[in-house]
Amino acid sequence: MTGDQWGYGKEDGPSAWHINYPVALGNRQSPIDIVPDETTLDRDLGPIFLDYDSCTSINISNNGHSVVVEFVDSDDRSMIRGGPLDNPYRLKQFHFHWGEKGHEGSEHTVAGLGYASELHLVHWNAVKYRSFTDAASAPDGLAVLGIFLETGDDHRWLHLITDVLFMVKYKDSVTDFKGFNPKCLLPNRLHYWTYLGSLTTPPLHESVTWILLKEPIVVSDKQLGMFRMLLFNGEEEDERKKMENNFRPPQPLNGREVRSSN
Ligand SMILES: COc1ccc(N[C@H](NS(N)(=O)=O)Oc2ccccc2)cc1OC
Ligand SMILES: [Zn+2]
Repeated sequence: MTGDQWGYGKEDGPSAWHINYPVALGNRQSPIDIVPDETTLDRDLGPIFLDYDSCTSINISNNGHSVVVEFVDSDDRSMIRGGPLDNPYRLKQFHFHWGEKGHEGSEHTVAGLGYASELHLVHWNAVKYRSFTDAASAPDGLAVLGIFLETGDDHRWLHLITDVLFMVKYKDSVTDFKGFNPKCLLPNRLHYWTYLGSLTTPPLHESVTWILLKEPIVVSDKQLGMFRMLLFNGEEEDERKKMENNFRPPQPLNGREVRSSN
């Protein structure tokens, strides 16, 4: 299995990733189940600040694993700082994980319960590292902001993304996506849990400071259903595989502390 030959199916899914990525069996893997009563309230944990400048989004693409919005990361216009972070981190991309109709689809769970979907905003430490690639394999290289999605009313801004999903139906399709400010996808309150973990997809690098917002955002079943029109496969492939259930199940906590902001 060279390169990107992992997936979420029976043969190439999370239970097989350790064959090509032995770190899958490491001691700081993600996602995890968050048990709120077992987290540590840390009064020294300050608020997080999200300074997202809308003119840094570039494109939206289907990478065969999820739908990804990429950002300019050659300057400090779109940053996350504060909270558990010692440096400001640059926004690189965001993507989603989701389930199949009416079932769970988030990666992290809370007291054993999953949400319908989970949004990940991936940032890297450009103060200490020269590139995303260098940062991605450093223990303090990445910061991923996780936001849970639950179903209910339409989300007033998510249509900006779902309206263009038809353009990136197939793996390796990409289209321009400029002027999008991910601030419109944040919930009202930024209270969070934080712990040290990993990327939840290969290469599964143990380089992520996870910051998970406690308050989910609300999207409609209809909007979430639009994500399921995406396909895992490329246009040239015969087999049509609906993109859904692209989430890794919770991994062993291995004694890690999960801290809670107030
Ligand atoms: C910019 O380069 C990368 C960025 C991110 C990740 N992995 C990321 N891990 S996660 N779920 O912990 O954020 O997962 C996906 C899942 C679907 C789409 C894109 C990312 C991997 C990257 O290069 C290998
Ligand atoms: Zn992710």
